[in-house]
Amino acid sequence: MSLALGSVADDYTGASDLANTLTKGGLRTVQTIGIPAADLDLAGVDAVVVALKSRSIPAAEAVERSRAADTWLRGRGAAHVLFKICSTFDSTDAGNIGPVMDALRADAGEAIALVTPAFPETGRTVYQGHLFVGAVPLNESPLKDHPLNPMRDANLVRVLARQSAAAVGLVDCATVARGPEAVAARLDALAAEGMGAAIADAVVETDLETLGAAALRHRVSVGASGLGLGLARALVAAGRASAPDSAADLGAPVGGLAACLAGSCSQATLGQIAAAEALMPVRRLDPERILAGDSEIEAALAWAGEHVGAGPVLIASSAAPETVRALQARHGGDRVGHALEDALARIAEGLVARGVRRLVVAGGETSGAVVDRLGLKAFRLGPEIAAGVPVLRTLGHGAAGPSDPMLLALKSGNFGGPDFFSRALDLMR
Ligand SMILES: Nc1ncnc2c1ncn2[C@@H]1O[C@H](COP(=O)(O)OP(=O)(O)OP(=O)(O)O)[C@@H](O)[C@H]1O
Ligand SMILES: O=C(O)[C@@H](O)C(=O)CO
Repeated sequence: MSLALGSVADDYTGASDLANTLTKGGLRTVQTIGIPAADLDLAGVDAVVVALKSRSIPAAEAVERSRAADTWLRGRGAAHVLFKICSTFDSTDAGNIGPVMDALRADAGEAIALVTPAFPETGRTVYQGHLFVGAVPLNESPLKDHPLNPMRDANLVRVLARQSAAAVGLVDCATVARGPEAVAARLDALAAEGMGAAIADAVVETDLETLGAAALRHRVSVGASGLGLGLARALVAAGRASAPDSAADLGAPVGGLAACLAGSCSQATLGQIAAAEALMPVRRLDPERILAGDSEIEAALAWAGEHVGAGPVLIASSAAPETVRALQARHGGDRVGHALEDALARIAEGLVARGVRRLVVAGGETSGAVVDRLGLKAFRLGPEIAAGVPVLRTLGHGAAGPSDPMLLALKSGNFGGPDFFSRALDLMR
């Protein structure tokens, strides 16, 4: 088996977003949690997305884990590796996009890396190096209030330059409009000027096709699902991957009980929880009680035990920005974040022990904590629930999870419409 494409993703929901896009683009794709075990069957697979939980950890650790995943993918024949980052460029001045990019680029022996978080399908576009979320610049979007990495600067050339050891240039939209040759020439020119990275503009899907074709001439690129789409289409066009008939296949129904967990505090997720309240029992966790001990987890599980036999339930720690800020001011952001992620992961474990086999999780860090706690190792791709969110079916089974298969939906905080939870559950049979 030789992979047409490899990807190192900096969180689990982002990885499933990319795996979904690659599948839609015609690549038979598997998502793994970390570097897979040697016995994972990858026969006939075009692309592997190795999901890491490296977005919000110390930069040196993110670099080490990303390099190890990259080495594994290269060892399976991947000539090009996409470092999958968030379409809202979630990071801080300490990293981790810049440091990981620098390391992967150096390992690949490349002078420059093309970088674009554009994903027009979900409203992320890049113009003159500035990232827009819908109609507003990144720093005016709800991402300015993100609990872990508030994004307060929309100029990605500047943002990336603060994180990278390399100078950062721009491939502007006029160049992108002239096609892959023009982009490649611009990258060469920037590299000759000593730049180690270039933010590329992209506003519509055809821009991403151009960027994908240009990026494939190099061994490494950095981007969100939009760039993944461009790379997938370029690989299929070049006959280097299967073809667009590789539809997602969910396999036989798994049955079992169903539940939803939310740790994302994004505006989208808050709206989805409010909408779910009309459709299923919803329990809102009390963060103060979680920080104080185990009783809130036990109470949530006892509550779930009373309701989940009759239909899906939703348990959420999510809160509005003012509430989040107040809690963080009292207890420290890291402590609160980790405690709530851990609580939701333990609740997931308890739910699975009570027979839940269909689980929807909202939030990247939250999903990471849940999937790790359940010991799940790899997924194949099912149908798309909303842009960037597929149904996942476990491949093999987890150390702590059940021996029978599970269906999961790992939702990036900002993705999905108001009816996301019910839509997901409708598709997860
Ligand atoms: N009530 C709360 N107060 C403070 N922090 C919270 C609260 N509820 C959840 N959190 C924390 O906020 C963080 C949310 O991050 P998470 O990655 O899960 O969601 P997201 O950032 O919206 O999603 P994504 O990374 O996919 O965009 C987690 O660390 C979570 O534990
Ligand atoms: O790119 C995105 O927006 C998502 O896949 C993600 O990574 C959000 O955490």
